[in-house]
Amino acid sequence: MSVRNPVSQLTKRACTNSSIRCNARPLLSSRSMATVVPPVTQDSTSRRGPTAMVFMNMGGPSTTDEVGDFLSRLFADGDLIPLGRFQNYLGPLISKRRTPKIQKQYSAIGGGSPIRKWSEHQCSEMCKILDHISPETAPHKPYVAFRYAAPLTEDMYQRLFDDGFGKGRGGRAVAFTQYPQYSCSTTGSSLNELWKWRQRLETKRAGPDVDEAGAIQWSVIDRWPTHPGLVEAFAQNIEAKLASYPPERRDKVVILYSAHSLPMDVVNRGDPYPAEVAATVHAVQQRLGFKNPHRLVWQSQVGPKAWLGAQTSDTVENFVKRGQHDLLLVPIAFTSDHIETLYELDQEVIHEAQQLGSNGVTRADSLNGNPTFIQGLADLAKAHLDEGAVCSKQLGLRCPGCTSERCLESKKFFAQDQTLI
Ligand SMILES: C=CC1=C(C)c2cc3[nH]c(cc4nc(cc5[nH]c(cc1n2)c(C)c5CCC(=O)O)C(CCC(=O)O)=C4C)c(C)c3C=C
Ligand code: FES
Ligand SMILES: [Fe+2]
Repeated sequence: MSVRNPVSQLTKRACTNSSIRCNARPLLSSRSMATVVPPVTQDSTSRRGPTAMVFMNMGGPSTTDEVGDFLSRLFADGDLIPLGRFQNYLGPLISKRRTPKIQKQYSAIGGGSPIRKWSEHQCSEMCKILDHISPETAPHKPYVAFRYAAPLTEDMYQRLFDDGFGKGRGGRAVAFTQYPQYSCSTTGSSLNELWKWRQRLETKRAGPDVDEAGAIQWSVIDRWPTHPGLVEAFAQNIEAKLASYPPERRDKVVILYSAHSLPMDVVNRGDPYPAEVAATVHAVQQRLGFKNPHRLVWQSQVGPKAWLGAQTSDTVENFVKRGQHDLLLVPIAFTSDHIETLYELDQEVIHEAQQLGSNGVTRADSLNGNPTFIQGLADLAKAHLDEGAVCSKQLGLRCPGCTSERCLESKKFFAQDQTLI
């Protein structure tokens, strides 16, 4: 279920029953009451395009020299690591102390995170497919907005303006989270950042007299934990890895779905992420016919707080010690490789299992450039564009324990006040 986008609804209605090419434009935005007509160099065959498709994710340092800046942005983020009034003091201190250790990890995986390469590839390939399957919203223009590394949200916004969005009558942009499962510390943080820059840049451009005329019309794909394309892509990668085990051992391999953990205070605040990760795991297991036993385990705890468990590394150690040597690790909460897969799983967890005498611990490939996955992204985006939703129903519901003004204001904007609780 999702919250309808009044803009697309108007467009859709205007276009219904028309055999001639429909140039009808959305009429009114509930947010700005400004006329909303896509601006810029419009392709002659398109009706509602161009459409900006913005992939949001955390990002990672492309080189070891970028690790310091990456960590300092990460520890400055109160939505991810809330340090209250000590944020500006403790954040830089912790990130500086942590930099050499994390630099070594990025060196060990080839000198940087591949997330930018994969995000740009996934987004531009998805846009090419969308141009075919959704000509009425074409051309689809690919953008990436990272939370802690280049290209940052403000860089993406500048590119939008350079490409003509935000001029004339605004244009349409879709903020598409690349975290399949929603957490307030990940997608929530990216949306809060997008809302912040939107306030700063678009309001300033529009000016006090013009109000919000020219504002970009944003809609959000905020979660997709059980999308069939995602589930199918995971299942195919798991089947490919299971095929590497001898047939007599294959069905006894324990599948360990591994997701980045959350601090228990975030879980107890009512964050949706653990339930949504579990939903992905169940859907993938269902697609696989429950042929193998499985568990959902949690990795990458940072700092001294209590985090959601069982921990991936402890689980592997315990199972191997109990004689269960065949374990298939599946990174289930991230769509491309990063230090958690390439370093923590491949170089730490699997190496430790080998030290304990097991050569049966393997890892399923990350989704990266998987064509099934990219087709799934396009199908999901097309459904969103067709449906004319501004976001899912879930986005308007704040965590039961949320006390953040930032969450409230950003959700008011993205959910358009419709179901905000
Ligand atoms: C769905 C994925 C992720 C969730 C949920 C998440 C929550 C979360 N993370 C931290 C702290 C850190 N995360 C760090 C790196 C990192 N985190 C994720 C994903 C999720 N984090 C990824 C993919 C990465 C690596 C990026 C890459 O390699 O490209 C780091 C930095 C590394 C380190 O210092 O260990 C920190 C710190 C918290 C506190 C948190 C939940 C509140
Ligand atoms: S922390 Fe979840 S909505 Fe604010
Ligand atoms: Fe993290």
